[in-house]
Amino acid sequence: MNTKTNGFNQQIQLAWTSQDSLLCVGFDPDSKRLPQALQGKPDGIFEFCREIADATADLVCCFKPQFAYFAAQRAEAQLEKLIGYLKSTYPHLPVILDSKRGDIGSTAEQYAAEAFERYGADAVTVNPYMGFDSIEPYLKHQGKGVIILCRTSNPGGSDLQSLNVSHSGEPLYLHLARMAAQQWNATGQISLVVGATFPEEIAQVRAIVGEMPLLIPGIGAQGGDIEATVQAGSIPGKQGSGMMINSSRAILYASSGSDFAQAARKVAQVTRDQLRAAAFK
Ligand SMILES: O=C(O)c1cc(=O)[nH]c(=O)n1[C@@H]1O[C@H](COP(=O)(O)O)[C@@H](O)[C@H]1O
Repeated sequence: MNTKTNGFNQQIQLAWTSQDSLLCVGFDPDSKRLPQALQGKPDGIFEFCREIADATADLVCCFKPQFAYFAAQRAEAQLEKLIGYLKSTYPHLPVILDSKRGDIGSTAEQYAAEAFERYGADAVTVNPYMGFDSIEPYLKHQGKGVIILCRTSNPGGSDLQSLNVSHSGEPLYLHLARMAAQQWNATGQISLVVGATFPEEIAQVRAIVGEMPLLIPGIGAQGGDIEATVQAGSIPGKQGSGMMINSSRAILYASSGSDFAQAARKVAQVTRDQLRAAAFK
């Protein structure tokens, strides 16, 4: 693997150091759960996310807006505005666009342009089911991060990801981790998604991928164990390193009242501190 630092990889390493935080705050703005004063307001989704970002920016290593929550509400312009705001106000914090794209090369080129050129994201989540030629177009955007689903946090993730691959006998998610680390990552742009709800699997993936960054959703609303996650996902010999650990709903909807941003900050701070404490266990 080419270990030379690149855009996203370097940004996240710097953010881990300067912020001393493993926490990624996810923006999953559900219109039905916004505080009343923002519901139906023309820029209400943007305002909601901006206030949460301002209240938590000193506590996180990165932000992760979820594409579907914006698109379903015809709020792509607000997503664009949000990422623009985050990049100009917090240039030291990478922004991951979570759109879980995956398609043939020519279409993937358009999805890559969407994520990196239209929205200006630093990294994007990608579904690897269609293979390497569906991932290559993202890698052509030098320095941008490509975060591939490996062992997802949802219960049904095991339906396919845990099936044994016949020629190696290992489960598909480990086969994928090996391919991603050893064959696909010549440019050093790749990271993997592993769910906090499956710490044993996180540890198996970590053992294969060395120092590759891991995006780990599943704490908070999905109930993943913080301590077990940090133990499993850390780079060997560097406890509390190499992870972007995402929480969305538990932080966004800590309060449905006008104090939503302060309440989000409180939960984010407790979560950041629990992640820090787990690194010293
Ligand atoms: O790629 C992701 O971000 C992702 C992968 C995965 O395996 N599980 C998972 O929950 N996610 C995303 O992470 C976020 C989790 O949200 P909360 O469960 O509210 O913390 C959502 O935006 C999911 O779409």
